[in-house]
Amino acid sequence: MKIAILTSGGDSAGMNAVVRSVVKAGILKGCEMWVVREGYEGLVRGNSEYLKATGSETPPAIKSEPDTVPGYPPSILNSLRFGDGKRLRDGTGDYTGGRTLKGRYIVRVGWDDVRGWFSEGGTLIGTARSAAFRTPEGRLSAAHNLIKEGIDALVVCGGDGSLTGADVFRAEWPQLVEQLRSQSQITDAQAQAHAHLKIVGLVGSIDNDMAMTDMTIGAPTALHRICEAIDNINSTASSHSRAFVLEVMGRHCGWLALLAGVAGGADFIFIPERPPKEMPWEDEMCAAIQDHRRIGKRKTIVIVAEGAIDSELNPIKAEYVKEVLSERLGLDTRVTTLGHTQRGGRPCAFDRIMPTLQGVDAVAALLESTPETPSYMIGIRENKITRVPLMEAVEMTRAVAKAVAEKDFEKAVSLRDPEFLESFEGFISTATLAKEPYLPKEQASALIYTSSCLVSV
Ligand SMILES: Nc1ncnc2c1ncn2[C@@H]1O[C@H](COP(=O)(O)OP(=O)(O)O)[C@@H](O)[C@H]1O
Ligand SMILES: O=P(O)(O)OC[C@H]1O[C@](O)(COP(=O)(O)O)[C@@H](O)[C@@H]1O
Repeated sequence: MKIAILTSGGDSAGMNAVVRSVVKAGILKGCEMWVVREGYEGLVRGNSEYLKATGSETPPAIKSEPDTVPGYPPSILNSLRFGDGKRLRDGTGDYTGGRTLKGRYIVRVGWDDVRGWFSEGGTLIGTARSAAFRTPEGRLSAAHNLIKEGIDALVVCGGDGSLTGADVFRAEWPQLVEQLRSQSQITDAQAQAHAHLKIVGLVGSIDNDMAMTDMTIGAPTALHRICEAIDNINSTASSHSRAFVLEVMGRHCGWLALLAGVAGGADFIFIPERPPKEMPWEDEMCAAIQDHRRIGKRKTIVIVAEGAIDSELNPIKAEYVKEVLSERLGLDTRVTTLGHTQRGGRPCAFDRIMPTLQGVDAVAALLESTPETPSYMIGIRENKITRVPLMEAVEMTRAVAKAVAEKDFEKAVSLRDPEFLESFEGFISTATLAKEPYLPKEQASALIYTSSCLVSV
């Protein structure tokens, strides 16, 4: 089998571990392994720019290596020795012997090419948001390019958008092949050999916004980064008795903001799935923060997810929250936008282990797949690597966005993993002064006052 892997959408820590794992696992199963550079954009462009520039369809063959190493069958050895370990890594795209990768987006790789990739941040094969792949013409070109290289199977590592794209591509594949055949862009034999596209998805996104998996690749690292940032901010906030409004990523999903609230001890959080119930929400936030200040808290941390909204779907922005805290409560307030520091950098251990295990399973899923089996998304549930139908996971993820758009926030939260609601309740119980149904406000405050020290809630 010839398997190609691409990374798409927003990059995330752990994507390189996926590529490394898929390439190595594939080679050891006797597959020929390829990477597609720059996500779907590379698939759409293929290798025709290279052909135009050099007049050659493929780069000259790589210098042959000795074909015997004790313990390795020659078939594996050939794949192991295919790469030179450098050509994808250096930004110039320099290929062995001065040949260039420029204009070549679909590239065969070997064991050496991905060595040591588990600890590298971002994605070394590049990613993109491709407008062209959203069009039928773009996807036709993508199909043509895959068939030209003889690729049978595709591994896509990306967020919900990328996996939606994968699902669209898979569903359209038979028509695309037929169109290419009827336009004589491919032969009947090619059309027959590529009648089915085997596809598998792995979820690479810091947002942890995909349904039917407990964790997405890159989310744990991003959460660690946010926690470190909160720890750093806590000390300076405490010194000055200031308030800080932290904006964290998450366009449609509040997982990062919520878990950062739990792990970092925020006073108030704003997430898209569960806006403040009271309107105007400014009153609710100010009351909560005033309560905390009243019992002696010197600092205030408010976390705002990038996509936070109120119950009328109006965006809640960090700068506005700052104004409210300054004007209504007189707090000396600063805004910190963590931005792309959350996305880049070295993956934490879990973002090396999980993608490695998922990559191995992705190859197994492709090798076991038949025209009758669905395309799978490899996820993780209760610490076990899982396979779920890609289409179902995509649909369920879309259902959350729909529920939010319809202001059905209970449904939106219920469609997230059970852990989401538990975390929300955990946040309420530990980061805010207990309110009903736990304890009436006065009792809760009294309880805290009677303890020998002031409790930092
Ligand atoms: N409905 C779709 N049809 C075809 N391609 C899509 C679709 N949605 C997303 N894609 C492709 O996936 C890419 C990445 O999606 P995006 O939502 O930007 O990131 P992410 O995968 O991180 O959520 C898009 O730029 C586009 O090429
Ligand atoms: O800077 P970019 O690439 O435009 O992306 C910003 C977005 O990417 C993310 O980090 C990840 O989102 P995706 O998983 O959809 O790519 C979002 O949290 C953020 O809104």
